[in-house]
Amino acid sequence: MGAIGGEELMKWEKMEGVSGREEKILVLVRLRPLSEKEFASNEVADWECINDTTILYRNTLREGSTFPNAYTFGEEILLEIFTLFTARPCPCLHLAYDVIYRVFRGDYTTRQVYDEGAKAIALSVVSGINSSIFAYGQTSSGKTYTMVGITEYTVSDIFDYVQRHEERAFVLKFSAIEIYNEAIRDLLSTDNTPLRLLDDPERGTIVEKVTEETLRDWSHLKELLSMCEAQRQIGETLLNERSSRSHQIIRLTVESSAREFLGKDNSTALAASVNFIDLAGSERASQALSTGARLKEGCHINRSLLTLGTVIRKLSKGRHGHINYRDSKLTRILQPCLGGNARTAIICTLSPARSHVEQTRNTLLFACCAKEVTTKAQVNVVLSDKALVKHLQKELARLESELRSPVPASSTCDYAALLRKKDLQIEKMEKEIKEVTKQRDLAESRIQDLLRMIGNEENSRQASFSDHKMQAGDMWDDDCSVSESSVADHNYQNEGVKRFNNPHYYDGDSRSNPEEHALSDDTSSPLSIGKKFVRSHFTQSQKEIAVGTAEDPDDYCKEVRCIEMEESSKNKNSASRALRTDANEGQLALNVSGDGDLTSQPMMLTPVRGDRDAMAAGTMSSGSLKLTRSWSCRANLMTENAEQMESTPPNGFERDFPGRPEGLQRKFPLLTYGANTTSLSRNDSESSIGSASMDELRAHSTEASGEVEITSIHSFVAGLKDMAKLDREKQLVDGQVQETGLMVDKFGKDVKDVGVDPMLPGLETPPEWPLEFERQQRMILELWQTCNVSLVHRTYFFLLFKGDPMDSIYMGVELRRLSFLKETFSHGNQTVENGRTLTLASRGSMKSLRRERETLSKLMQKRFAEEERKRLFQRWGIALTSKRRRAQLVGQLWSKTNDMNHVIESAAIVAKLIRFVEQGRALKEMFGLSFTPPRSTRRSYSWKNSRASFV
Ligand SMILES: Nc1ncnc2c1ncn2[C@@H]1O[C@H](COP(=O)(O)OP(=O)(O)OP(=O)(O)O)[C@@H](O)[C@H]1O
Repeated sequence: MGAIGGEELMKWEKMEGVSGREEKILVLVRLRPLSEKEFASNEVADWECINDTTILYRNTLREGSTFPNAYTFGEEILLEIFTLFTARPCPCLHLAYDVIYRVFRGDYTTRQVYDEGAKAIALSVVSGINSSIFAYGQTSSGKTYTMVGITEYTVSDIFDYVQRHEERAFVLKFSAIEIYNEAIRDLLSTDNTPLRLLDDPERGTIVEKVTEETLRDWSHLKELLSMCEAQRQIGETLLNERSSRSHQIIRLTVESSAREFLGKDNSTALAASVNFIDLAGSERASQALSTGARLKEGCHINRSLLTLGTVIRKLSKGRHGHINYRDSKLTRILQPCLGGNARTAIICTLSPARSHVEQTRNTLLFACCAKEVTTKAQVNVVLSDKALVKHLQKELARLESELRSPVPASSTCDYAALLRKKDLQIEKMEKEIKEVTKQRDLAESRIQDLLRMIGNEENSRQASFSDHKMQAGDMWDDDCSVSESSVADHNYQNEGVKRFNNPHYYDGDSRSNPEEHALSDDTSSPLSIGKKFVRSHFTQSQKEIAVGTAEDPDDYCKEVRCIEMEESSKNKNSASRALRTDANEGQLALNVSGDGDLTSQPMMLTPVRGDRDAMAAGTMSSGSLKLTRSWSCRANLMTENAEQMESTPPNGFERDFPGRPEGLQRKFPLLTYGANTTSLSRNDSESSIGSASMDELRAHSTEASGEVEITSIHSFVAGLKDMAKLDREKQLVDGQVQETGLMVDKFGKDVKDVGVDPMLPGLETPPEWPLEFERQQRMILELWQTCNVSLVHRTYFFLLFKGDPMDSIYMGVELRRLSFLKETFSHGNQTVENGRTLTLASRGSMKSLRRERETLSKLMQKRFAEEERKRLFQRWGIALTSKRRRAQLVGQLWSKTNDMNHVIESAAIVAKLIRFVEQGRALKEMFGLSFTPPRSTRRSYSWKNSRASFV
């Protein structure tokens, strides 16, 4: 097993014998001997195993029964089940082909049951394949007796395996739960509080906060097993003195990676779990003579076993229609073992006693159905980002070179076949790339939602912003973009692990100390880093829930899944992609077709860092995959509407500029975005700006159709860039700047095209920039107010420019144009626009601002829930009884230029109203832009505090 990164992965992929292929559940039947108690009550043993595959019912008194009397398991021929005397075939059992089943007599030991049956399945776990061993049968038939042995033999063999494979570092984690009366309890904890089930989009159904212990050695295992035994619900019934009253699931997770590559970028790990499931036994109340608590337990047990039986029966007929996994906690948790990514063995235990014949038949019927159920186990490989990228690149390069190599003319057929094969392989590669992207998107989406939960919680608890330094971009509640790239990338890059095919049934709240790990010299779990992030966020959100939110995490997780499914389906570009690789650059390039605007533009699959500073500094980490569109495409799109003019100069970029030289009388574009607005439908559900749709970014004016208009971020950025470009031209003419070498602005365009702030020549960022930025920001805030600049413009600008060194370009331009405006107007000068005279107080600009406020006021009704609005009104000192409350609030926005808290909060409110985040996300998805604020360059802005209660 000790191989390396990509090669190792390929080797595992080739393990087709066990991986990714459907295989039937292995069903074993174990008949126990009559118990002493049964002997004492003169019970007769009616069942007999006549060979290793057939069990026979020998009760001649039942002659003529319509039930089958012989049950054969495991012959590689079509089985014909017949009653002993009537030789009547049993149709329900006709399909038992090609499977290896065993029937174990009463004198067989558990060791034999393990060695000859369960072992092969259970030990798959060390190869990264999930496995499960069940014991199913009526009460007192020997399930616990069997599973105790199976569990110990398996773990013992795993220990042995670990010892024999010193080249790999192993980590074994142990956890145990029981489902008692439909409540889940942690068997390693004395806390009886029921645990909750969560539907995790990545890992499937998980048990919240379950304890996970890193297994040290044999005595530790025994200790944990006795703890489980002591904690498990046991009760005395007539049929069993120590009857298990709950379903027990013991889970051992095995993670391993080659020591040679531990901690390296190209490391890979295997991670899988083996589940030992000791079900509670079905029982007849009449037989068990149970009353009271026992009766209640029996009802729960029977009900959940009935659901299990139904699920198995449906699965045995093929996976058609709805499978009712969700009808019981047991089937929810066991879903992956029943038809999912796991190898499964079910040991059906039987009592030979005549009095239990019906139950025994039911168990055999269950066994017959179960052996038709197929699962599809896969090797669960966890790759570091780098290993994954390398592997994909290598594979692509290989495919390309194969395609390029000349094919002899004589073998046209071979060539066609080869092409088909290669096409398939390319398709596979594309799927993998999509999968990687999807995983990133899922992580981002989940993090956003988690932060939203946290944000909501904080909003309700915090009364004020305590740190005005935080930028509003960090603080909106339900769309918290701060997480979008920085946090998610942190997950994928710094922590550097990706998961594949690795559903975990429950989430370990690990108490394990890695240093205690006696099985590995290397104390770090191959997976611990990857899990840590997600877990810590879940834990945090859970804590938040515990503090007081009424939100149900079940619903929450469902919601996440919905969002993600919706988003991923929306975001999937159906365009076909031809892949090419640039091995030198370490980049994958995709030509996207099918989108009219983007057809000829290369889309680069490049390693990027979520950190904007790193991007600005040009330091690209190879830590994660991220689709970014090359700027050549972006530039076209950005500038296509850049020159649209409007008549409200103060709200946008004014059209003239001081000292414009002859020959450069081109007007500055305005940011009024007439024909290039984002349409915000009155029906919120219609305006899903979050998807990367060109149409949405280019939505036309819809005022006529009763919809409101808001400047799109697309228009804003386009106008901004054009403005900067003209500013640059002007400065060049004025001789204020000299042509410099290549420099890239924050939107990725060469500086020659966009202009350089004279304060920031060349690529150097002065060390005093943070201070300078704040000074300029204050001035701009003042000037916006003085010049009646659009609130939407202020919001976009404020949220986009937060102190990044590259912001200096735009800060400078904005400052110059506003200063010019103010100066012009304050000297009583006027600027003439389309025959209209504009002044600072001109009706044009005021009217425009008023209209904008009206629009925003209307949007308040839509974007904020009633409760949120109430909180806002109170916070902004507006009486809940006063009229036109929304207008009053919007009227106050951006009015206190000296109060940074006020500014931040204003920006956050407007951002929510205009759906800044969704627009940003759409733009980002198209162009690879990041609108998240830098995390570390600015002086400690406490974003958490600032996320406070604006809703
Ligand atoms: N194969 C076997 N050989 C000898 N004794 C057995 C065997 N299987 C079970 N027994 C004995 O039968 C009794 C009942 O077994 P066990 O408790 O394992 O049943 P169970 O199916 O788990 O019952 P429940 O569902 O009520 O918990 C125990 O005393 C056990 O020792």
